[in-house]
Amino acid sequence: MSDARVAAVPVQDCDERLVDVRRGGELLVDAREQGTDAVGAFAHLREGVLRRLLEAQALLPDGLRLLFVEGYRPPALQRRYFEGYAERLRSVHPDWQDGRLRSAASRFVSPPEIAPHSAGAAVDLTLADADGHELDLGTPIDASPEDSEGACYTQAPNIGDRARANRTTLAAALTAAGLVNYPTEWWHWSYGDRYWALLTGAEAARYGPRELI
Ligand SMILES: C[C@@H](N)C(=O)N[C@H](C)C(=O)O
Ligand SMILES: [Zn+2]
Repeated sequence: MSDARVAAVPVQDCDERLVDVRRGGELLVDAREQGTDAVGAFAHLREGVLRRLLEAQALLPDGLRLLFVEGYRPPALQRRYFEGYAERLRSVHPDWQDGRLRSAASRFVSPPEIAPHSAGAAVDLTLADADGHELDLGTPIDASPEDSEGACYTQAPNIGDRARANRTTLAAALTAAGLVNYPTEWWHWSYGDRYWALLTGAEAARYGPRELI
């Protein structure tokens, strides 16, 4: 997300609604974000993104399901995450100037003005078995590059064979349904945002950041 080409992608917002993914009951929704989110913002996605997630789920091998963890993120929360991570980097690298800090922080957390989660276009998710138990994908969701020694990178070599196979299974289904992965984070997938447009060659993003209501 630190690449200037992402911010340069224009947005032609198609104004699709943000919908609550819990409503249809087809997706398994993890409760870890719920505690801090009274209105359930985290469980929202643009309609077209949810439709593609359900397509992806149908493509998984028998007995596997998607486990949805976080979708929409209000711009103010995105800003808190971004500034918090930049501060963490500043404490480790007190010699870095603001521009370098911003660029380094943007690799793991999007700047609010281009954030795909704040557009309802990105989802953090993993795989679960038929009983709803989370599978091993090599790191916890949201493990930073510093905390995981880089194992959060989708193609990281320092994970086990089972985790690698699970990442491949997840990627095959989501890619076939039209989503793209942010390679710094194996769990982060999106459709219709600026990053998606850059990767797919679309002329514009379909979804830009907005408030929930
Ligand atoms: C904070 C991290 N889980 C995340 O969501 N990163 C992506 C790149 C984002 O902020 O859009
Ligand atoms: Zn994400």
